[in-house]
Amino acid sequence: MELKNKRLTEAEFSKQREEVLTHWPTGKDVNLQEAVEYLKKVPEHKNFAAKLRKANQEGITLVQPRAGVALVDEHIKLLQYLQDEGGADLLPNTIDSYTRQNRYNECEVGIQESIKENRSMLNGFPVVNHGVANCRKVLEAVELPLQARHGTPDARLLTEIIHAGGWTSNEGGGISYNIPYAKSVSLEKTILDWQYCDRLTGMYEEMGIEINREPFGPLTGTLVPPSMSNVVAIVEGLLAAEQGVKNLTLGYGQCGNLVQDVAAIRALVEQASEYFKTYGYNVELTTVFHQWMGGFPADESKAFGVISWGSATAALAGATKVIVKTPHEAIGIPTKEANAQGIKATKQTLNLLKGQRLPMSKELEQEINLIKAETKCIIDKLFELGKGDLAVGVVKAFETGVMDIPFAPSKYNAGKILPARDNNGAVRYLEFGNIPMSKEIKDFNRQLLEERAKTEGRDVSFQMVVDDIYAVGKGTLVGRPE
Ligand SMILES: CC[C@H]1O[C@@H](n2cnc3c(N)ncnc32)[C@H](O)[C@@H]1O
Repeated sequence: MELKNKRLTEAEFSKQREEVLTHWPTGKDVNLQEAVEYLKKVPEHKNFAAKLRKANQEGITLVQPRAGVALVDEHIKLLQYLQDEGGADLLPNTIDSYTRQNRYNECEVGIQESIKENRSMLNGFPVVNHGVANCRKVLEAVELPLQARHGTPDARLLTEIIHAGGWTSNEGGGISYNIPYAKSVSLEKTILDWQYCDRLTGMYEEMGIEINREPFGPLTGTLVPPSMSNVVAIVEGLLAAEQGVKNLTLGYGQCGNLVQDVAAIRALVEQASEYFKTYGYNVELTTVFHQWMGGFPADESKAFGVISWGSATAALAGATKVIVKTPHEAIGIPTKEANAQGIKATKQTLNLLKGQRLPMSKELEQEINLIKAETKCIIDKLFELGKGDLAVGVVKAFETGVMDIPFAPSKYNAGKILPARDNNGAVRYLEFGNIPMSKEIKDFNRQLLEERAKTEGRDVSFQMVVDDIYAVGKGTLVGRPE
């Protein structure tokens, strides 16, 4: 199918759908009309879009963990624990790595092994293998809205099953679930596949069912400059809106400097709203702030320091939702107790800061304007490369390095960009590669890095990047020379 940023026709969608539903036997249980009838009976307090809307209106920040295990009953117990003991406001279903690669046969093996070993032998919930009825079983066992959180380049069957199963939010996108998650899946393919997922979402909307979509904000979670992250969020939002998505949560991964992180969220909302208005999309916009996605300290008390700082920043930024880390982050998948601890520490901090926002200042305004200007440089180029077509522009932008995500595994990513922190810990561009920024912006980024170099008595160098990558795990924000 030719790549274009155009709403899929019914014929184009149905033709694909016939084949998608055969990718695994559980696809045959998906019946759109029956699913709509089921979804109409899902109470409002379990609809993801409705809960986000209420939080946005009340100006509160909702708390959501990540969580997923192999077997249905164990997964239900886990989610009930995070709901009742942790106090989560929204619940995830973190999907396992095999499902993310459409390797459903290996999921079957993992499910059988988990039964045999009486513990989860998969690193998430194998939703395609479990199918629609089990998704509904999970939804009916909790009192909160459910979302699928994953990293799936081809999420077409997954999306069919989760929504028929009553889950009313789906994370991901054709860029954000490819470049940071896959090595050699073409961007053209994943943008086409996610147009399918977004078209299905749009069809549910047209049948009266609200479904929330959330592009994956943090990307590689490793010193991603806010403007590059905002470009991906805005572009995936625009691509989704073209397919009929009406309820969008755009996201961002904490970098660590308070003014920059608050500015990133403010710039994201303002600039995304401007683009949706310009292109005539009437979408409801909320934001999600991901607590630090980089290396964590192994010491659990120190980990709580990082978690609380992310919570405070989310509150002061006025984010609609915050994604929680746990004191087991440095080790791996958390126990349910550690996961609940992360939620409780987050909620405590949010409650202490309830109603507070970082006030406008010269520094905050300057950072908002800088992020918007950098973002505009890149998006303008996208439309130029695509000769007006955003989808084509994205593919060409990665081919030419106009879009470039630091430390991404994808062979379609140029990898010429290099980020490093300035003297206050804000993430700046050390190397721009082929990213089209104005001379003024390039000079300003360089000047800020030179200020750090002067303070540290060393040259601006790749060593700063390395030091910054290890810094938070070692207890600081800026990787100062030892
Ligand atoms: C995006 C990466 C984040 O997702 C977390 N994660 C991945 N799989 C699971 C899982 N199955 N349960 C809880 N947390 C998980 C991981 O610890 C890391 O914080």
